[in-house]
Amino acid sequence: MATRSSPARPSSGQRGGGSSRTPRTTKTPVPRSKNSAAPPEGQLVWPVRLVVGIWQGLGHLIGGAIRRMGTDKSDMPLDERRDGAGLLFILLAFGTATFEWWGLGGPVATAVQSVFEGTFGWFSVMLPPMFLVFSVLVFRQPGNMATNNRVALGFSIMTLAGCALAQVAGGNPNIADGFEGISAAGGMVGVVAGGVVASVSPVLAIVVYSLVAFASILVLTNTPVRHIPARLQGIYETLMGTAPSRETASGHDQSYLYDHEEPAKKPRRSRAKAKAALEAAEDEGLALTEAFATPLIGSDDDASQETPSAAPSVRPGMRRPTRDELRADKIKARQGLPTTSEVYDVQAHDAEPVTEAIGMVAAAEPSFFDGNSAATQAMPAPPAMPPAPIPARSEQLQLSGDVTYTLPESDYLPAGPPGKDATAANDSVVAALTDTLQQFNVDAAVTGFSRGPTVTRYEIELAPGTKVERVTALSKNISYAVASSDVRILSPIPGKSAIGIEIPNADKEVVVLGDVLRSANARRTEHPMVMGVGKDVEGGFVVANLAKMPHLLVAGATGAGKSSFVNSMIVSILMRATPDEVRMVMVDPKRVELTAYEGVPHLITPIITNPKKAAEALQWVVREMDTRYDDLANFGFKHIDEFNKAVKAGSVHPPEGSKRVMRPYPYLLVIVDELADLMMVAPRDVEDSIVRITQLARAAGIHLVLATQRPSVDVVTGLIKANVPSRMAFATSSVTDSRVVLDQPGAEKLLGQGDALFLPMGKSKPVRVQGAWVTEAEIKAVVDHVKGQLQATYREDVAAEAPKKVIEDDIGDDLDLLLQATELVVTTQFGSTSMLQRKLRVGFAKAGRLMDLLESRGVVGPSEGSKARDVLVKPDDLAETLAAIRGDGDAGGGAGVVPGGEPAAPVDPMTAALAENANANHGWGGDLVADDLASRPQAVDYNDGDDEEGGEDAWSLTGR
Ligand SMILES: Nc1ncnc2c1ncn2[C@@H]1O[C@H](COP(=O)(O)OP(=O)(O)OP(=O)(O)O)[C@@H](O)[C@H]1O
Repeated sequence: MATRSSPARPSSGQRGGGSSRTPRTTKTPVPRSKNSAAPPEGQLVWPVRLVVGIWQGLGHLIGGAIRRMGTDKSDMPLDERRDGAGLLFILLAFGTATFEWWGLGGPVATAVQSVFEGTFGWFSVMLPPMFLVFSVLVFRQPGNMATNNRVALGFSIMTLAGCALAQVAGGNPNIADGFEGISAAGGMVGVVAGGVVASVSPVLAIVVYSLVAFASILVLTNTPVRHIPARLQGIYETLMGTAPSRETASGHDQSYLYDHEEPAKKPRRSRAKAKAALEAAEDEGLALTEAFATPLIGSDDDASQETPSAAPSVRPGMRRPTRDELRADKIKARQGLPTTSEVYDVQAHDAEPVTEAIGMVAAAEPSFFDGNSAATQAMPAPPAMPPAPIPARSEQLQLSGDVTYTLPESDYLPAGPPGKDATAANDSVVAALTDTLQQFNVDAAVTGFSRGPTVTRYEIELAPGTKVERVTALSKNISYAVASSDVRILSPIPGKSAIGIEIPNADKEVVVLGDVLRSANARRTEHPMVMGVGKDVEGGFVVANLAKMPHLLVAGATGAGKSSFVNSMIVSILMRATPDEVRMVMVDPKRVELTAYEGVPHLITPIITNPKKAAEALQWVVREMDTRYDDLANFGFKHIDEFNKAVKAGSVHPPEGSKRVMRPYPYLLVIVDELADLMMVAPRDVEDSIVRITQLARAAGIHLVLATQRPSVDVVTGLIKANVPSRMAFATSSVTDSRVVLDQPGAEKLLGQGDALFLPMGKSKPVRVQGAWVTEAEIKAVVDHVKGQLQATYREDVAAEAPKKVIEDDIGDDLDLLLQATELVVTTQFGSTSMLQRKLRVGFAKAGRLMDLLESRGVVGPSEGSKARDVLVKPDDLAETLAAIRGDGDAGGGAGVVPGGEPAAPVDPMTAALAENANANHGWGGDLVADDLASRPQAVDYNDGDDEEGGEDAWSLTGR
C-alpha cells in the first residue's frame, strides 16, 4: 500500500516552540515556485519580456510533448515545471550534435564548437546524449532532485574520466601545444584532470581513469558495489533469456530471512524487460519514454516514481472523492498511479505484464514531506495485482528416476482484490489524531500514513524539544478519539524518527496466499522452503524462508489465525517444492486442522493425531538428525545444502564396496499443530527431543514449526523458547502470553483473524503482518493436484514405537521408590535399610525389599548382618545405573548394571555411537545384510537405493 504524507507536518520554523497551537493541517506552505525568485515579468523591459515569453512558451511546448510520452505527466502544476532549463538542455543536446555529429556549421557553430572542443577535446562527442537525458529529466521530473543530482554527478565524473583518458590517448599534450594540440586530446579538462597522472605513467592513468569511468556508471545506474555481481548476472540472464539458477537463487536467499519488498530491493529493469514493458505499456496506453528512460538513467527511485499502473476508471455509483483524495489523485495521476478515489477497472492479468516487465514490486515508499508543498503526496502504490504467475517447474524426481513431477499451477490460488491505498476512513483518523494532539497541546503532527490490509500506521513527528512520552501517554485518549481499543503505539517506527500509531482499518482486506506467492520476492528465489507469510503494515508482501528460521514458534489464542497460517505454510511448500525437496511430518492432535493433507507425497508418515505417537515421532526425528549428522561428518560436509550440491554434482562417492546410491537429502519440515497436547502426555521426552532437534538440526536440513494456543511457560518452556528463535505471534489473550511468545508485549493488542507479529530470528522488533489466507477449496485443488501425481510412500519407522523400556517384573510398582533408593544409597555410599526407612518414609518390609532389589541389580553387596551393605556403584555411574533400572534401551551404551547382578564393563558412549554408526544405514564400510537392518530399528535403510534388501527405497516415490 502506499504511504502518503498528510499536509500536516510542522516545519521547525512553524513550530516555534511548544506553545504553537496553529492547526498544522491548515497551514499554507510557501509555494515552491521558481518564479518567486525572479523579478515580476511586469518589471522587465518589453524586449526582455518578449524573449523570456518566447523561451518559456517554447519550453512549455516541448516540455508538454515530452511529458505526454510514456506515463502522462502533462498535468504537472505550472509552479513545479522547469521548462526553461529543460529547453536549454535540449538545445544544448541538438546544438552540440549539429557540429559534433553531423558536421554542420557556420561561424556561430564553429565558435561554439571551438569552446566545447577546447574544453572537452574529443570527448565533446559524448555531450549530446548527456544533455538529452538531462533535458528529459528536467522536463519530466524537475522536483526529483535526488535523481537529477545523481545523474548530474555521474555525468560529471564520466566527463572528467573521459577527458583524462582522451588526454592519455592524445599523447598527453599541454597548454604549450595550443588549441590544436589539446582539442585533439581531452581539452583543458583533460589537461587538468589527467595531465599529471599521464605524465607519471600512461598505463597508470588508463587504469585509474577507467576505474573512475566505471565508478561513474555505478553512480548513474545507482548501483552499490555489492550489487554489481547481481546486476551483471541479471544482464547476462536477460541477454541469454535464462531464469535464475537454483544455486544462485538460494545463494541470494541466504541474505534474507524476512523479506519485505522494499524499494531498494527492487529488481533492476533490464533492457529486455524494458522492451517487454514497452509492449505491455502500449497495450495499457503507456508510451515509449517510460520504458526506456529508466534503464538509461537506471535508478531505483525512477522506477518507483514511474510505476505504470492500470488505468483507473470510475464506476457508476461510486462516492464522490474527498478534497484530499482529489489532491492526492492529481499527483498520483501525474505519476501514472492508480488514484485512491477511483476503482481499478482492470483485470489482474492485464496489469501483470507491465509490472513484471519493469520489475516493480508491491512496496511502500517511505512517506516524505516537502515543506514547500501543501499537496498530500501519494507515493507509488503496489500494483493492483501481483506481477506474474508462479513459475511452473517440472521436476524429474530423483528418487525414482522415471517420475516427472509438475508443481501445481499458479491458477490454483486465485488473485485477491487489489489493496486499497487510502480511504476516507484514513482521512477521518488523521483528523481525529491531529485534533487530539492539539487538544493536549502536543507540538507534533501526523505526517503521513501507510495503509496495510488490517491496520494503518499513522506517523507522528515531533517538533524539536517535544518528548516522545507526550504522545505515548495519550494512548487512551487516542483510542477514545478514534473509537478503537486496539491502538498500538510504536515508538519509534523502526528505522524512522517518527512515532507510529497503528489503528485498525474500519474496512479490512484479506491477503490471499496466491498474491503473496506471486510477489516478486517469492519468485526471486526457487528455494523450496520459502513460504508466503502475508502483508506488512506498509502493504509489502512478506515471504520467509523456513530453512533460515531455522525453527518457528507459532502462538496465539484460539481463533487468532494459527491454523490458517499453518495451512498457508503447507500450501506454500506444496506449491513450490517437490517431495524430493521437502518432506514433512505433520502432528495434528486436534484431528481436524491438517486432515486435508492426508496422503500428499510430501508426507513421510501418515498425519499423527495421537500425542503419544507424536512424542515418539519427535524421537524418530532426533534419530534422523543424528543419522544425517553422521553422514555429513563421514563425507566431510558441514551442511546438508553443501552435501546435496556435491551429490548433485556427482562428487560424493560411497566407499569402496558399498552399494549405496548417493542421493540428496530432502529438507524435513516437522509441523506440530498443538504443542500443548504433546507436552501434556510426555513433557520431559517432548522437551528433550525438541531441544535436541532445535539445537542441532539446522545443518541437517530439519526444521520445526511448533504451534500452540497455550503459550504458557509449562508448554513453551524456557528451554524450548531458547532454542526456537523465530516467532509468529497471533492475538494472545494476555500480555503474559505475549511476553512468553515474543519476550515483549504487543500480541495482546492484535486483532485476531490473521493479524500477527512476526519476529524472525535476528530481528529485535517484530513486524506486524496480516497473515496470508488460503481457502479450503484452494487447499483441496492443490492437494488433489499433488496427490494426483504421486502416492505417498510412508516410512514405517517414524510411527513405529521407540524401543520399549524393560521394567523387570520383580520391580513392579516400586520403580519410583527403587530409583530414589538407588540415588540415596549411591550418593551417600551407605547401604543401610533403616536409612531407606527414614528417608523414604517406608516401612521395614518395603525398605528390606528395596534393598534386595538393589542387591539384585548390583548396586549393593550381600547382607552382612546388622552392618550396612557395601555400595558397588560409584556416584559417577549413578545416571547409567538409574537408566538401566528404568529399562532405557539407549542408556549410554548399557553401562553400569545388568540384570543378574554383575556390573557390566563400562562402555564409552562415544565408542558406542561410533560402533552404531559404522554399521548404520548407509551401506558403506561394511556389508550390510537385511537381517542387520531388521535387527536395528533405529538404523533405517534410508537413503540406500539397494533394492536387493527386499524393500523399496524408503525415499522412493511411486508415480501414478
Ligand atoms: N489470514 C487470515 N485472513 C483472514 N481471516 C483469517 C485469517 N486467519 C484466520 N482468519 C479467520 O479467523 C478464523 C480462525 O482462524 P484459525 O482457525 O486459523 O484460528 P486458530 O488460531 O487456529 O484457532 P484454533 O486454535 O481454535 O484452531 C478463520 O476461520 C478465519 O475466519
